[in-house]
Amino acid sequence: MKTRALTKLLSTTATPALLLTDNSIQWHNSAFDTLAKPERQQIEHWGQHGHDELLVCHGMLFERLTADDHTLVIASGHRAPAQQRQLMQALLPQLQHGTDPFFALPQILAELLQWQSAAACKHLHDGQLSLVGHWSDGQQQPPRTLKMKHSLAAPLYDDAQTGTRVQEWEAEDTHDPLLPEQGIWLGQRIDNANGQPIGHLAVWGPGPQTSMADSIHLLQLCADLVSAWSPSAESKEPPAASFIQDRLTGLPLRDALDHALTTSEQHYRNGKDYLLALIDIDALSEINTRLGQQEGDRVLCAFADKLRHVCRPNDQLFRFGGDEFVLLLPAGSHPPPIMDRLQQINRSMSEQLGHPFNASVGLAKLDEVNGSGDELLLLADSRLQQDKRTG
Ligand SMILES: Nc1nc2c(ncn2[C@@H]2O[C@H](COP(=O)(O)OP(=O)(O)OP(=O)(O)O)[C@@H](O)[C@H]2O)c(=O)[nH]1
Repeated sequence: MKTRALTKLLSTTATPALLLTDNSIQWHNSAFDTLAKPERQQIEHWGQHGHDELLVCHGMLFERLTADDHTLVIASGHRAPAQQRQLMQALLPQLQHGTDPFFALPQILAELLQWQSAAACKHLHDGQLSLVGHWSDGQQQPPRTLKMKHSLAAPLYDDAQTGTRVQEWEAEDTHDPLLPEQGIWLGQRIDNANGQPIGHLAVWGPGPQTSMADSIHLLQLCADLVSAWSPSAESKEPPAASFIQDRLTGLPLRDALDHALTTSEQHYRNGKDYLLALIDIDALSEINTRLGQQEGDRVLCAFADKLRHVCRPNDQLFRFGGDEFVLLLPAGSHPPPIMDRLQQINRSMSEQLGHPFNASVGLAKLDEVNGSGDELLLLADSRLQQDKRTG
C-alpha cells in the first residue's frame, strides 16, 4: 500500500482517518484530531485489536482497510458506507498508478451508482471544457473539448454558490452534445483549495437506480477527493495559467516553463525528482506545405488537447516553441508511463487526422543532471534529436 498517496488524499477530508503501521499510529488527519481523547483512543484500540467489523463512534461509522502491515481506519458516515468503501477501493489503485482522477472517476461512479453515463471535465480557458473521462453504456468514450455554453454544467460555473445541480431535461431544452433525448442529470462542481472551479463531475440517464441522495453524497465526496489531490492544495507556486498563454493552443509558454524549472530545482534540493519530456511534432513544415497552414494549426491544437488529457493534476504542459511541447512531471519511485501514452497519442492523432502523424520525444530526469533545469532541457533535447534520427 502506497501510504504517502493515501495520506495525501485523506489529509483534507472532513471525516476522521487514521493510518496504523505494525499496529502503531503512523499518521492521522486533522479531522481525527478534533475528536475527544477517549474517542481517539477507542478508535485506535479498535483499529489495532477490535473484533467487530465496524465501529460506531461519535455518530460515525468506522471501517478498516488492511494491506500488508498497514491498516487504514476511515469514518464513512451512516448513509452509504459500502459505496464509499467501494469507491476508495476502486479509485486508490488507479491514483497510485498515476491515472488522472478525471479519467478514472466516470466509470467508477457510473458502475457504483448505476447511472447510464458519467463524465469528468476540466475547466479550460475561453469557456471551454476538456472532457477527460466519459463513460457511457458500459464503455469509455474518447476525450474531447466541449463548449461550456452548450453544457448543462454551465450554471455550476456561473454561480459560485451552487456546487451541486440536479436537472431533468428534454431534447428541446438543451444543446448538450453528450445527452440523449431526455432524463435526469446530476452535476457537481470541483473547486481547488482556493475555491476556484477546476472542473465538474456529472452523471445522467433515465434516473438513478439507487437513491439520488446517495448519488449526490458520493459525487460531493469525489469532488473533495479530487480537490485534495489537485496540486494547489499544497503548493504555493503560481499556477502556470498566471503566465501569458499561447493564443493557438491555450498552453503556457516558455516563460512559464522557465519558472516551473526554477521551482523544480528548489524541490529537487528537498529530495523531489522530476521527469521532463521534450516533444516535437515530425514534419509539421511538410503538413503546412502540403495541406495548408490551417491544417498545421489544427494539428497543433489537436495534439495539445491530447497531451492535456493525459496530464495528471501535478503534471505541467507547455508550448515550448513552434512545434515543440514540454511535459514536466513529478517523478516518484514509479515513473509515469509517458512513452506508452505518447505512442497512444500518435496512434489516435493518425486516426483523427486521416494522415500519418508522429511526434518524437526526448526524456530526461533531474537527478541525471544534478538538479540543473538548464541541463535537463539540454539532455532531453539531445535525446529528442537521437529519437528523430533513429525514428
Ligand atoms: N501551422 C503552424 N505551423 C507552425 C507554427 N509554429 C511553427 N510552425 C511550423 O513548424 C515547422 C517547424 O519546422 P521544423 O523545426 O523544421 O520541424 P518539422 O518540419 O516538423 O521537421 P522535423 O521536426 O525535423 O520532423 C515550421 O515549418 C514552422 O513554420 C504554428 O503556430 N502553426
